[in-house]
Amino acid sequence: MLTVRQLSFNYPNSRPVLKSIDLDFETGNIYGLFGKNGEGKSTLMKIMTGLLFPKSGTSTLHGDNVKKRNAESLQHVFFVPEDFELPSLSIATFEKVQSPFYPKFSKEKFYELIEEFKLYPTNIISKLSFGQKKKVLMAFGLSTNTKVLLLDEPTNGLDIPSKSQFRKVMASAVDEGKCIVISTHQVRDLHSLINHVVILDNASVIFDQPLETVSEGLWFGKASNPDESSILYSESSFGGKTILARNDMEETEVDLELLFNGVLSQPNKINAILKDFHHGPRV
Ligand SMILES: Nc1ncnc2c1ncn2[C@@H]1O[C@H](COP(=O)(O)OP(=O)(O)OP(=O)(O)O)[C@@H](O)[C@H]1O
Repeated sequence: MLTVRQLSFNYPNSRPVLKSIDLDFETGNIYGLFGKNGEGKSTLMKIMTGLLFPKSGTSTLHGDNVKKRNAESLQHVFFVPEDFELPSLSIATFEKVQSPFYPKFSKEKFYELIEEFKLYPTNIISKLSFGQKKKVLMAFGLSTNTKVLLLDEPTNGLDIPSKSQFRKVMASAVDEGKCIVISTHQVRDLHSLINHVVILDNASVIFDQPLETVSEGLWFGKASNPDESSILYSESSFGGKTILARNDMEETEVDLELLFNGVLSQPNKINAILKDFHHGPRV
């Protein structure tokens, strides 16, 4: 559905932010796009939505280069950026003005979400807090029913109850026809929400795997007397949590934060284990 091929980018007079990126985002999945601060997640999302142009390579939606900013294709994409300006309108007026751009927009769903987020149609958007504005934009994005929904650091600015509310709302938004990409450096916020992990580091994709493959190949937890050769990564600061090659061990829940730290520290070791699994990595 969304395909990125040999994509490279740098801001004027700066180091490369993205180098030869190849990625495929398919419907029916929620992707976590992870990376430390400044690793190019927002830049990649902006290129995938036609807001920035790559220096080389392509980003296509259903085979159509997004760089052309073809309205027919862009009506299938909604992007909730990390920072944004919203007009000084009531929520209801905002909905009336913006929704005609999205043919599958559901007014009913929008107002359901607005209510769930404890907002009111008469609220003037410019008078809301940053977290509340973000909720308006997320509610709108989810109601557009676009095939592709990209959310950049959606949990930034949300309080703890709102983060769980966000997970609940997102989980109910998943359907086979949708492709959702969520970028964050706060990896644990996406716990039990995503089913595919992409990690960017040093301007490259260093990890690109379905969680199914991760749980088939890796074991997460505190192991008592593990075989040294099966230890892929361990960290003392998390009470000695370890990533092991799973082999015949019981399946464990994927610890996203441990996976992220492990991949940043030992990308080759971890990718080497997973490459033998059926779903097959591209890295
Ligand atoms: N408009 C800009 N002009 C010049 N450099 C920029 C611009 N926007 C971003 N950068 C630089 O590009 C790099 C990637 O930034 P980007 O915002 O894509 O990272 P990110 O992974 O989304 O970071 P974060 O997790 O902090 O949101 C950073 O080094 C940043 O300083």
